[in-house]
Amino acid sequence: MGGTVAPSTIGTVTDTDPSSPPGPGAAPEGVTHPRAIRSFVRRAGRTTTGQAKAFETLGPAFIIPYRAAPLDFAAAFGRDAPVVLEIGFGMGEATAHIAELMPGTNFLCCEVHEPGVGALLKRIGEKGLTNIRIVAHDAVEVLEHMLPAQSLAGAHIFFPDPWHKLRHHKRRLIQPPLVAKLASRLAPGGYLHCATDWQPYAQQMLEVIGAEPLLQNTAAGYAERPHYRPLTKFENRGLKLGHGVWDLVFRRR
Ligand SMILES: C[S@@+](CC[C@H](N)C(=O)[O-])C[C@H]1O[C@@H](n2cnc3c(N)ncnc32)[C@H](O)[C@@H]1O
Repeated sequence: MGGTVAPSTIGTVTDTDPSSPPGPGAAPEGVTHPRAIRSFVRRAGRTTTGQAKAFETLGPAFIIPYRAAPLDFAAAFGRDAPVVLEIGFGMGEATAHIAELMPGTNFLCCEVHEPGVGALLKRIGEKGLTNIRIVAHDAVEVLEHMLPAQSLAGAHIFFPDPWHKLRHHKRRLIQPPLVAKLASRLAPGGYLHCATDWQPYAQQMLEVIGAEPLLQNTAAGYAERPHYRPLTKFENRGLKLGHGVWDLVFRRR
């Protein structure tokens, strides 16, 4: 695999950063053009031999190419079952664990980091999973163009990039337009589960998701970690250092 990831705006947020160099067709001086803000940067990372092999052998069956058209879930998964979306699965450790735990659910998983896609494919092979499909593309565009309204049983966003610096906060995934879009894709009773280890982002999540009229908090504030979300290596290390982790679980009304 080696496709490039097309940019998108996060909801309706636009960037008018004056430090960005003018490209072809740039606006005249003094006029700002909306520019895509992405919630990710392309990280360098080497795809291992095992991951490359997984791309070759499992990629064709498990990777769904991005298309700006509604996805036929039953055709994509080869069966009719509730679909849970995951945004940003990283190396797929939690994804594979949950998919194994919940064989009756289909997991549609988005990630733009190529070695991560390879790593999840490898886990799919090792565990013999059949209920995962991967879209190696910006989840914001997938949400916008591939997912029909009220089509999802749930959505997982675990440890989204916290974008610590104030000037980068606009890159955070959890912002009102994205949350509204996500809520519109959940079926009534469907859930949104987020987790983060960055407290200021947890507070932002609580405020932003709490203000979305279609969603209702299942807890009085933060939730207990649901049993299906495993403690990953990364999280365990943080917890041992005394860092906190916050889960949020909301349900569509
Ligand atoms: C901090 S990592 C967390 C990974 C994983 N969920 C975990 O718990 O270890 C965030 C991941 O989200 C991915 N990501 C960020 N924005 C994304 C987007 N718009 N679409 C798809 N993946 C995205 C990044 O590439 C990165 O791998």
